[in-house]
Amino acid sequence: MTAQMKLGAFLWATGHHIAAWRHPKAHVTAGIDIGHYIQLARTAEAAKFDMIFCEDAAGLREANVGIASQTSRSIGFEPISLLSALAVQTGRIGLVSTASTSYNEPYGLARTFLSLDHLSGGRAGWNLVTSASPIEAANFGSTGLKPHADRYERAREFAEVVTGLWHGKASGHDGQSFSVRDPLDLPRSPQGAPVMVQAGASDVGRDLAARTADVVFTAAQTFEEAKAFYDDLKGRMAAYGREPDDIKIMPGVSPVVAETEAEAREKHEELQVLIPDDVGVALLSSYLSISDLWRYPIDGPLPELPESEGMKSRQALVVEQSRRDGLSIRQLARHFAGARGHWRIVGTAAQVADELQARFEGGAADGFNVMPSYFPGELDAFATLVVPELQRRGLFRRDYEGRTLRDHLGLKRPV
Ligand SMILES: Cc1cc2nc3c(=O)[nH]c(=O)nc-3n(C[C@H](O)[C@H](O)[C@H](O)COP(=O)(O)O)c2cc1C
Repeated sequence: MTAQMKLGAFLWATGHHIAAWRHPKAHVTAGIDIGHYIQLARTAEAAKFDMIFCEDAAGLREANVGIASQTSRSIGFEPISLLSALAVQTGRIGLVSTASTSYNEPYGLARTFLSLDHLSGGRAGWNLVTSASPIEAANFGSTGLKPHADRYERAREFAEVVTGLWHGKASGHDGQSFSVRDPLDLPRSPQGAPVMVQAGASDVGRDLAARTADVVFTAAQTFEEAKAFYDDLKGRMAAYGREPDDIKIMPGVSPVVAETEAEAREKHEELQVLIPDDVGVALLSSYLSISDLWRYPIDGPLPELPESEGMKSRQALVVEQSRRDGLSIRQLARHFAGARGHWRIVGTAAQVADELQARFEGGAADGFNVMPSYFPGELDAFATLVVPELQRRGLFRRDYEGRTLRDHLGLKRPV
């Protein structure tokens, strides 16, 4: 049998395009409409996606981006509560939520995810993030973001404690940042342990993933970037006694798909013209960790920047693209605002499938985290146009092979 790719459905309120909330078909209060999420979850499950994926930040997203976009984009359910509701509305699809190691304690987090895992019959996953926004820090009694290295050191110990608890370790943990005496008040997970996802791409982020992750979510614009990341990460695993196949690398992709290429281009342009320049520049500033980008001429090049203490990997991606394509601030802002730094494909189902197939078979991805531009329209388009095309090519399942998220992803059950 041909190897098959893994697919995540990354859900987010009105959609992943920064101007999705301004689209004529937008459902502006989608973020707090459980009916909306149930519909999306059912669409993704009917299309046999491996998992639903939710991002998170304990604070307002992109605070400078303008109040209107904040309210429609960042007001929404806390994701683990949302996934608990979706667990009883679905039967097979995996349920992955982001949660931060900087603003939680391992005992509580291990317990919450193991609980979601039990109530969904072994379908839960935790996307470990270290958080990179000073806005969240201010909500947790801190005046600023802790240094990148410190956040990752805490994350390493945090992950160790959580996996220890999931594996039923009874002995206490007394470490640098955490002290935990008892095991959890829950039995072992139906899938051995919830799935560990990781989304940090700096050197130390990749090491943490190589050591602990089952799935890695990442952002790459070009085939070469995706391939380099893939080879580097898989190459780091042997040092931790792991096989390359023990991690599934799933870059984000934001397709705009239609019956004809012209129609897809039209749909894409319809969204692009809705991005106000100040919103695009504010989002770009947050990726670059620079507060005064607006001072520079918008049609000029990026200024020289100090290295970020926030998202090092996203800053590098933007700088690399600006050098490679000689883009102005306005062009970069529009480019990155569209898919929030992720890969975009605009075209027919066959064209989208060609691109995904090339990265999958070229050894640059084990699957993709699909980030529809707006909901429900673009998830529906992917499910009805692209998924059948991938199935015809033997590149994606026609039905679930097992019951747990580990089964779907083809991951070993931890002993
Ligand atoms: C693809 C991707 C997705 C991420 N998703 C989130 C998220 O949902 N919430 C969050 O707080 N941080 C998120 N992060 C931030 C990371 O956890 C991390 O704090 C940040 O990327 C800095 O680490 P790095 O330099 O290793 O990438 C994400 C990072 C990447 C690369």
